[in-house]
Amino acid sequence: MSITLENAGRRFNRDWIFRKISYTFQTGDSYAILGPNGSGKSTILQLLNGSLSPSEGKVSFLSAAKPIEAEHIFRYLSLAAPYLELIEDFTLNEVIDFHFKFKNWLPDLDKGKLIDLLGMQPHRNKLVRYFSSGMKQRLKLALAFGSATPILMLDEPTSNLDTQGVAWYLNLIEQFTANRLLIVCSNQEQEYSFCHHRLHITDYK
Ligand SMILES: Nc1ncnc2c1ncn2[C@@H]1O[C@H](COP(=O)(O)OP(=O)(O)OP(=O)(O)O)[C@@H](O)[C@H]1O
Repeated sequence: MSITLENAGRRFNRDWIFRKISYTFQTGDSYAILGPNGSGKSTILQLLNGSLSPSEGKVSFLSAAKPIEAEHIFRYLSLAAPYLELIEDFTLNEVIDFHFKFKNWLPDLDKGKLIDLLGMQPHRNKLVRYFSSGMKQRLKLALAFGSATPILMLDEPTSNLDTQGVAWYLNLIEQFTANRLLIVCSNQEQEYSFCHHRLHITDYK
């Protein structure tokens, strides 16, 4: 799979957030999108996941050399982000069952294994509304990593995670990112230091 930006720019009202980005993201590689708060990291991620159109230029998606329409790209990707909400009225069991009605499991993974990976067996029947912020973040990450999609997008992946949680996240990166296209939006070195490529939004202002 690949995602290509050609002279892509986005503005809100009269303000350009970034302009003239030409860049290709390829399967099997890892990319960090970097910049300070408010610089446009989440905005570019929305262009890359088809939920926002560029104001100028082009975003194109290819799977096995075939073009994919922006409105269909969600089928190929998993996203974990602070602005994506979990369904708080569901238990952990129910959240997982619901999520995997829409996504396939990675080979060798199932609900029991995912809950083990989360270390949350005692919380299987607890409502997500009673999870701590760190538990919710772990759950969002586990759902994204555990889904069989060629693209994995992570926006601020270690927000609300403690030191142990960061180590747990880095372990997921090692276990579940081979042969996928990984994009991490961040301004914290610990969560993207392993990425092979870096795109600095401030270069495109
Ligand atoms: N729908 C919108 N309408 C107007 N302005 C917007 C909209 N979405 C984002 N912006 C503006 O675009 C700029 C970039 O926001 P964005 O959320 O992409 O930054 P970010 O780099 O992800 O920030 P952070 O690190 O704080 O999450 C900000 O100035 C923001 O206010």
